[in-house]
Amino acid sequence: MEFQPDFMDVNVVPEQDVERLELEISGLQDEISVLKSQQRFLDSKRKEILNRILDIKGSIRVFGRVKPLIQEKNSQKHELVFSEAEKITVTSGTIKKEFCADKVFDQSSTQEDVFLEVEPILRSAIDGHNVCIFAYGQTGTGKTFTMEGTSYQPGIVPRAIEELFHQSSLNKSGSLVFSMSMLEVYLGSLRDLLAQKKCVLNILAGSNGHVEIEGLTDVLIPDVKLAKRLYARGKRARSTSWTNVNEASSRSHCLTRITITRKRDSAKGHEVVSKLWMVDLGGSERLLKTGATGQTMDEGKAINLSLSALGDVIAALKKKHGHIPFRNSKLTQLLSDSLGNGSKVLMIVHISPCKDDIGETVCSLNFARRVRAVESTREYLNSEIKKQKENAIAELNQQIREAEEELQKLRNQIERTENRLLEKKKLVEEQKGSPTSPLVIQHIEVVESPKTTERPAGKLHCNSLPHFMTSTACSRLRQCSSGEVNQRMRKSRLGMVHSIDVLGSQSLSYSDSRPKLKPRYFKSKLVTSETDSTKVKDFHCLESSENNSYNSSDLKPSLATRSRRITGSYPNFRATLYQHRRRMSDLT
Ligand SMILES: Nc1ncnc2c1ncn2[C@@H]1O[C@H](COP(=O)(O)OP(=O)(O)OP(=O)(O)O)[C@@H](O)[C@H]1O
Repeated sequence: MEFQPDFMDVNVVPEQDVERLELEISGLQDEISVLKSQQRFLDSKRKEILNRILDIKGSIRVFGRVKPLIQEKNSQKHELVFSEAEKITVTSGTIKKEFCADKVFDQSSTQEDVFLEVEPILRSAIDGHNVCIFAYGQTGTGKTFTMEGTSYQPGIVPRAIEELFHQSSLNKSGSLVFSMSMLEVYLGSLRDLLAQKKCVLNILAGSNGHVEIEGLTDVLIPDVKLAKRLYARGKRARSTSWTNVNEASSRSHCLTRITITRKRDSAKGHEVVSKLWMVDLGGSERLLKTGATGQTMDEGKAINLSLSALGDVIAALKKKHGHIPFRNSKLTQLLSDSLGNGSKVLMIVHISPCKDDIGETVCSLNFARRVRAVESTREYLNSEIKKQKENAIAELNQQIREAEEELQKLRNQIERTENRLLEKKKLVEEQKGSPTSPLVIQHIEVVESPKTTERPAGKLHCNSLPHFMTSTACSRLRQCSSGEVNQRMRKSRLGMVHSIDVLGSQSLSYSDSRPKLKPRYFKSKLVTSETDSTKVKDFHCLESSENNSYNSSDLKPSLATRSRRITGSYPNFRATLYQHRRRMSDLT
């Protein structure tokens, strides 16, 4: 029977097959570009619907959150505040006051409940709108709890970071880039919370209303881990102090900014940049109650002044006044491009249910009413309008769900097609003889690494072989005598020029020896022996001794495996590999 080593079954495809593959590649590329334009269309439709939902809900919304009665001795106290889905009622003696909010989180609500309502606004930030989320309220009512949370009950900021990266991972084209800054407004001046050294920050406003903060540290955040580490660093740098009301009271407004850059059309290089501000405001407080004196009193005054300026700005925006008093405080100057003009604002007003805090609670709810800029009771009573709004939102939500499902299907289809494209490209590369496949590279290392044993680790030196791998006069003679076998091989492999060149000079003794050259062993030995020539000697001795224990019929399956792995159509490499192997057989 004619001897035909399995490693001759190389996957070399005739030229017309390469052409066919290239045609398929161009077809797949066209398919991907059609799918991507469908994706863009659906995505803009989804954005439009989301924007309509947020417009119906209101681009400035006010939520209420009632702090649970923790460690309160008198459980009667909380009866003063009664909360419903969209209404908070405060009763004190004969006085009864009602306040309406867009949503009320009662004492039993969790961080998840809060985030669920915040999430759509984050999508809006990814879509290119500037977004501000504020936590407002009296000292100790849970603003920091809502924004930061704890490690077991993370708040809005850590959840938002995760959500942004989650959304980015869905968008496999990697067109979303995030960066993070943190600063505080303390006693009317700005302080960079991520800077190593103290530095001066200036607010610069462009003619288009765009705000830049000169000197502010802005760190690119490639992943959730780094973003959370930075956030933790910023939190530690924040100014806090002890007050009568809160052991670690925040004495400033803490602002976390995530800048989202989205490549709208990578071909044209258009970018959409939006800002997501998450602001833990300083506590609104009556200075007497907090026992503030000196510095703490100044801090309290500064906080109250800027809170009042913020209330004025939001109320003016809500009422669509011509003049918006942004310049009245540093806080409002900073946020001037993120409060009006298509921006989305969410204010979470925190209140305490305790009797002792009734004065602050009423003040906070008055603030909420002012920024909502609507006659709460009247709106609440108009259930007809409310119902219409709810129906419209439910319908739009359904449309969003459908668009998102479609988008997911498209994403999967794009991914599948891109994988197919990659496979075809790889095939073409292999057929054309490009040494880019990892397998081929691995073998190049294997063959050449003996040379590296004399050199510093980590360096590969091509085109030179160690002495023991070069042919001897005796082996060259033997090579000639094996000409007959080579001839038969040549006939059986017409058209596969490189393979035949290699195989043509194989001797039978070589092919017997090959199966034991297990790639795994082969590689590990040589990789670990880069600087140790004795190990290389071990290596080829082992090869030689193992050769003796096999006959050619045992070897076929592994030969096939081996041959498939070396058909990387890289002729020089194959010739080199051949020389090396033949020398191995010479040693037996
Ligand atoms: N909803 C809540 N569930 C559980 N614990 C809460 C909640 N709200 C607040 N707390 C707890 O109450 C305490 C005070 O809350 P926090 O520090 O968040 O108040 P604050 O409004 O940020 O105060 P300040 O303005 O002084 O910084 C914290 O120990 C916090 O964990």
